[in-house]
Amino acid sequence: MKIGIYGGTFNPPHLGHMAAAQAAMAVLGLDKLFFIPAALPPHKELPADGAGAEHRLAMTALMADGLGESMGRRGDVEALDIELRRTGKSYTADTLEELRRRFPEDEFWLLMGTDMFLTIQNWYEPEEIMSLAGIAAFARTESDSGEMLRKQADYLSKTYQARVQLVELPRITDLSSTQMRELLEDGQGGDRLWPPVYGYILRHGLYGEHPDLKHLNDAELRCASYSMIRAKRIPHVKGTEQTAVELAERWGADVEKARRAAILHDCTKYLNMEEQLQLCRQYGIVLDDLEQKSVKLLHSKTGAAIARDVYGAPDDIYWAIFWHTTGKADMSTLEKVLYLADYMEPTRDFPGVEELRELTHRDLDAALRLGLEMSVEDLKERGVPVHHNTMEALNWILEHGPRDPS
Ligand SMILES: Nc1ncnc2c1ncn2[C@@H]1O[C@H](COP(=O)(O)OP(=O)(O)OP(=O)(O)O)[C@@H](O)[C@H]1O
Ligand SMILES: O=C(O)c1ccc[n+]([C@@H]2O[C@H](COP(=O)([O-])O)[C@@H](O)[C@H]2O)c1
Repeated sequence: MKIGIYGGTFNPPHLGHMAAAQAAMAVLGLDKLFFIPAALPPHKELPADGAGAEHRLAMTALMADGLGESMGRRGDVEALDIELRRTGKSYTADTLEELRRRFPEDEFWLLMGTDMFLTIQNWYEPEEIMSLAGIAAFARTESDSGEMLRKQADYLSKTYQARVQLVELPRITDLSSTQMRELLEDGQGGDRLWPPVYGYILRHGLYGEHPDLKHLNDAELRCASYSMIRAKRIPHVKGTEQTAVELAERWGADVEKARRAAILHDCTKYLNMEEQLQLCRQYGIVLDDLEQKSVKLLHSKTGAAIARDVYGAPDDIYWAIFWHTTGKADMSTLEKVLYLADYMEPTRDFPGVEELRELTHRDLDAALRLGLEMSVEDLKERGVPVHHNTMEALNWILEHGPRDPS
C-alpha cells in the first residue's frame, strides 16, 4: 500500500492544504492519506491567538472526511492523533518510526509545500526521515520556481539518496494559516475554508470569531450544522433544504423556517447512545421504552433541543425537527414539509419515491399518508418496531385526510 503522510500545524486547515493533498493523492496514486497535526511544531512557536491541539485535530478530521468524500474515497483519508499523544516536540522522524512499526510493509510518501521542502535537511534526523519515506513536494505560490524545486530535489537525492517527486498542482492556492487567522480576526475568509471547518470555528469561537450563534445567517448556519455531521450526510441535508423550501413555497409554510429547520434537522445524527441520552437528561426530554433502546429515534429530539438552545430556533422549528423521524397526529404544515422533504429529497432512492415526489406537489396530505404507509411497511419488513407516534400520525391522516392517495 502507498501511504501519504501530510504533517502540519493546521492552525487552521485551509483550502490550500486540501487542494495540495487532493493533487498529491492522485499524482502519487496513494491508497491512503494521513493528515497528522503537530502537537508542538519543532520549528515554530504556536501563535498566542491560535487554537489548541484538540481543536486543530478536530478541524483536520473534518477536512480529511470532506476530502475523502469529495474524491469518492470514503475511509481512505484520515486525521491521526499520534503526535498529540506524544510529549515534547513533534519530530517527523519519531512519527515515521511509529508509523513504520504500525505499517511494516507499506511505502510512505511525506507530503510538503515549498517552505518545508527547502529546509528538510535542517530537520531532526533527516537521514532517518528520507530513508523511511519518499518526499513529495509542491509549490505554495506562483513565485516558487520549478528550477528551485528541481535543484533541491537533486541535492536531497545526492546527499540522502532521497526518493523525491515534485507534484505539479493544477491550481496553486496561495494561502497560509497565518493569513487565515488574520482574515478570520477581521470577520472574513470563511470561503477559503472547507465549510465544516469554518462551522467548527464559529461554534467554538476560535481565532477571534465570536458570533452570536442564535443569530447566524443561513450560510453560517449551514457551516455550523455541517461541522456536526459526517461529510457523507451533507448532500442529504442540502437536498432536504432544497425540497423543504420548494414544499413550503408550494403549500404556504414559512419558507425561511422550513429552510432553517432542514439545515439543522440532522445536526445530532452522529452522537452515540450515551451522548444522546445525556442531551435528553440535560433538556428534560422524556423517553418511552422504545426510544430508550433505539438511538435512531433520539436525534430528532436532541436535534430540536440543540436547534432551540444553541441556534435560537423558535418553537415551530423546534417541533418540526422534533417530529421529523416519527411524525405525529395532527401535524402543522411546517412539520409535514420537513417530514416529507427528509423522506424524499433528491438523494433518496427507493421504490415508489417518484410517485411520492409527484404527489407532494398535488396533495400534501395524500403525500403524507403515502409516506407514512411506506415507512410503516418498510419498518415492518425489516422487523423494526414502529413507534406509536407514527401509527397515530397515520391513523389521524386516515381519519381526517384524503381517502385515496392516488
Ligand atoms: N496554500 C498551500 N499550498 C500548498 N501547500 C501548503 C499550503 N499551505 C500550507 N502548505 C503546506 O502544508 C504543510 C503544513 O502547513 P501548515 O499547517 O503550517 O500551514 P501554513 O499555511 O504553512 O501555516 P503558517 O501560516 O503557520 O506557515 C506544509 O508542508 C506547507 O508547506
Ligand atoms: O522533525 C522536524 O525536525 C521538523 C521540522 C520542521 C517541520 N516539521 C514538520 O513539518 C510539518 C509542517 O510543519 P508546519 O509547522 O509548517 O505545519 C509538520 O508535520 C512539522 O512537524 C518537522
